[in-house]
Amino acid sequence: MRLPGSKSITNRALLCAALADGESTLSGVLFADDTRAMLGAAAALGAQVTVDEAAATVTVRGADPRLATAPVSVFANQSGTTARFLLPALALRPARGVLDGDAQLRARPFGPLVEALRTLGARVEEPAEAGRLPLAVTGPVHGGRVPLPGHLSSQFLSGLLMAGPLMRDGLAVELTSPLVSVPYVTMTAAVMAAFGVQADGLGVAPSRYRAAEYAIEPDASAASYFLAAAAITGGRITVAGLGAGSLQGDVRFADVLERMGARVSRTADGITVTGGGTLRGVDVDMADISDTAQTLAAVAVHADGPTRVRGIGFIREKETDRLAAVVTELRRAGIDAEEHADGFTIRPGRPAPTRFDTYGDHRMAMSLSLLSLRSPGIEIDNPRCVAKTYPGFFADLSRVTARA
Ligand SMILES: O=C(O)C1=C[C@@H](OP(=O)(O)O)[C@@H](O)[C@H](O)C1
Ligand SMILES: C=C(OP(=O)(O)O)C(=O)O
Repeated sequence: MRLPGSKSITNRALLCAALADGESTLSGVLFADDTRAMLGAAAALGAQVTVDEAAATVTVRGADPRLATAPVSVFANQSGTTARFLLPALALRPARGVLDGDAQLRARPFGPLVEALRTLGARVEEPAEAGRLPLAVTGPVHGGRVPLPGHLSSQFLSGLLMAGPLMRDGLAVELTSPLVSVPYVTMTAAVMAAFGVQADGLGVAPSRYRAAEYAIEPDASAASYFLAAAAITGGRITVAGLGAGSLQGDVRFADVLERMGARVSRTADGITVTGGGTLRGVDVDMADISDTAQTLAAVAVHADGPTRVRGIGFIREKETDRLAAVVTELRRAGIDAEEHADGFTIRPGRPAPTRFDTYGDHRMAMSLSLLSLRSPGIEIDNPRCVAKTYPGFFADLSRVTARA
């Protein structure tokens, strides 16, 4: 199968194109709540955006935010990437920009970004709670050196880096704690390079983005559900468009399935997973690929021994506390699951018929639905929350599994 475009790459490419000189064309664009939020943000930055959803393309004529004069207001809905990438871009504008989101995003942390933007010269108002949305930012930031913690989210660093070339003094970030989700920062530098700006993972010199024709890869985090489905059912699936050169760290979820005993083959264009035989439990650090931790929890239920996941304490600050959520829900189905400060342990078992709560988290819905492939009576409450990144998920899952 070919999955919809990567959320993470779509939202980076939309922002770089919105800040670029000239007209860019993006293909393979994801259309989901998170990328619609970024489409709105690009327009608020002054870009002219033309959408062809049927063709999965967007053309963007960029604008220089440093020339802005009018106040703007942006609603990021539930999208962490939109909000964390946009705030530094709003801080390039010598006018006031207000950023808000829905209740789920209002509960997520922004403090490190607020502090960093103040250090870089912006005025940031926190009308509600310190370090939470809504926030109002007035620039322009001058740039320069800035300390930043890395242990909560890599999105703060990615957002600062993307705005960095338009800062007078460029940007040099000094991490004050170890960085999580590292492959996403590598991805940021790669997308910036495609739009003509060279950045390393911590800094960038003053320069301008150039318009580009840019093809977006399919979403590797979304692919994890289908690769897992093959492992769980003993079936086989090929996900196209995710070859060895993928910009997405989450393609490495296939390595974890391989360690568990699934057969994995990789070509220049895709990944094939063939299940069958016994799945072994694993002990794995997922700090680089944490969006696939809940997927792994669903696979772990079907293994022959315990699975221990480490390194992901920070996923308590995502759409919900994902460690508590996945452990609570699996226990409700009678599975032996244990929460740790930095992850969880899942012991194999037979899930009882259960209506799962998703806590409004798209990845809870998509991951727990995999249990239905081997067990009857699995129901997902509020399934529409998948629209955050993958509106067609349930249709695609039933299409693929019906073929088996
Ligand atoms: O930069 C990105 O595109 C993302 C980074 C990760 O977040 P954190 O850096 O907060 O872990 C990931 O969970 C999110 O889905 C997308
Ligand atoms: C954490 C996620 O999204 P974001 O941080 O971009 O809202 C996700 O998609 O799992």
